Amino acid sequence: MTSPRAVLVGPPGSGKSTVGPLLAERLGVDFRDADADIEAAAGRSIPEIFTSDGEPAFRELEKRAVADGLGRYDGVYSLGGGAILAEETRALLAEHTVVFLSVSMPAGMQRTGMSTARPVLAGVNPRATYKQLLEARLPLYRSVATAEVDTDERRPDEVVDAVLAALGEKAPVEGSS
Ligand SMILES: Nc1ncnc2c1ncn2[C@@H]1O[C@H](COP(=O)(O)OP(=O)(O)OP(=O)(O)O)[C@@H](O)[C@H]1O
Ligand SMILES: O=C(O)C1=C[C@@H](O)[C@@H](O)[C@H](O)C1
Ligand SMILES: [Mg+2]
Repeated sequence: MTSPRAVLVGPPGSGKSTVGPLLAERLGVDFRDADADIEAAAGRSIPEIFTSDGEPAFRELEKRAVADGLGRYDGVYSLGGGAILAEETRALLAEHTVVFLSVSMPAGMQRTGMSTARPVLAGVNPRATYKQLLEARLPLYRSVATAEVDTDERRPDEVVDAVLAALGEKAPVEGSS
């Protein structure tokens, strides 16, 4: 059965969409992002889906997209920040190599900034929302993770190095092959 080389999970701003393509390049495999797949299939952006259909409808689309991706992709696969909220998804992830990219509240807040691209952080107090989100999800990220990499003090390329080390993969040497 096909399985991604690595599935990336973590909160908004942990760097799944940034680190994923770099990791895929280093491993010489394809990169897929569940959020991008959902947007392509729906023909709408995630904020549009949240606004017009609501979060539960988005989570249903996400559950189906991730189940499909886990069975089909063989490269690096980044999930949306809330994909692990679904019990079915967590059960599927038990069969896969999953890397939890962790980030602290200050670093995560700084990276997500005032962007409107993340409807789960919209509202009057994004700091409190982000803190609650981290606290509620931390045990869930950890429950599915094969490896955990702290991204706070690492640049994206350093996160890739740490992920490769955690997976026991040696990075291909530049210029070889
Ligand atoms: N290790 C890092 N150091 C500094 N900045 C980073 C790091 N990783 C990501 N960033 C920056 O943080 C922002 C958010 O990163 P990214 O979109 O990859 O997060 P994400 O985990 O995919 O979030 P989401 O769950 O919302 O999709 C981007 O501007 C990115 O450039
Ligand atoms: O953390 C979350 O719940 C989300 C993160 C993004 O990746 C998107 O999947 C969406 O904005 C929801
Ligand atoms: Mg992302």
